[in-house]
Amino acid sequence: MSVLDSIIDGVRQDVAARQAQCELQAVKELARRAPAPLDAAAVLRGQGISVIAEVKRASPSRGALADIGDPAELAAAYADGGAHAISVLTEERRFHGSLADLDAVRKVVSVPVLRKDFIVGPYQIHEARAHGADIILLIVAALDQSTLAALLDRTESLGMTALVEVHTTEEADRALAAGASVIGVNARDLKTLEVDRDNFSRIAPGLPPEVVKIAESGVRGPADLMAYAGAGADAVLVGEGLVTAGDPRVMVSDLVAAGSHPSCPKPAR
Ligand SMILES: O=C(O)c1ccccc1NCC(=O)[C@H](O)[C@H](O)COP(=O)(O)O
Repeated sequence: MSVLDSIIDGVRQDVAARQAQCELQAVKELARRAPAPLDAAAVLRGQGISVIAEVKRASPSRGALADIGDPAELAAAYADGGAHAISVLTEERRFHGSLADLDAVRKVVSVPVLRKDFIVGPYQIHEARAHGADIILLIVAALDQSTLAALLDRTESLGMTALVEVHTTEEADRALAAGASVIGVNARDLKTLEVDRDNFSRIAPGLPPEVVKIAESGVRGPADLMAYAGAGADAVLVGEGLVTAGDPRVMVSDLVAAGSHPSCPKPAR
């Protein structure tokens, strides 16, 4: 079984357990009562290269990454450093995240928040909204085409933004066919877990200019951000580099400064 399949197997079991505790109608009601979502696409498309800073405790490729302690403190440091959005990994088994982490982060930051998980059905989307997320991740490799399109519609019907993640040009075509307007190209191969930053420059130039393009994975410093910017990124998503940095606030601030420097290329629309 592939890493992705085994993660999704666990996610399905965890979702079923949560749904047995709190049924869909109740989660929908909580989502309806949550404060309105922020327009994350507008933020990410803004001036300069946006930085999405990730709260990432562990990963299948690296095991435990950092003793994050209180995720609210880390997210506050990211926001203080100028992060344009915060990503919170909520998958429990392999990334050691939780919805409690999402709650803690949502309470302390006013920028858009991404629920980063392996979304397989509408329940998790309403759950994300109920917990204050503005963005959710939809991984093309994990979804058949009709489910992808249906989950994208569901996300947008709640006023949220779907970050649709692709790894190949074929997946990018599927994302566009489903109606994605924010596409993330992940440099991490989900089969080998190897990171190849050139994946972005192979795929992103083929995307329409109006699509918001996010380079995911492999940013270890400003030079990586600049390289992604040169290949057409509107934003970068950074996890491991930040949680293992001596001072995450300073590293975010260095990335934001590099991404807003006049010499930093930004896709023309
Ligand atoms: O990080 C992993 O090992 C991983 C394995 C399998 C599926 C997804 C995985 N990561 C999720 C991500 O996409 C990253 O957390 C995100 O792009 C940040 O990457 P990085 O800056 O390289 O930590």
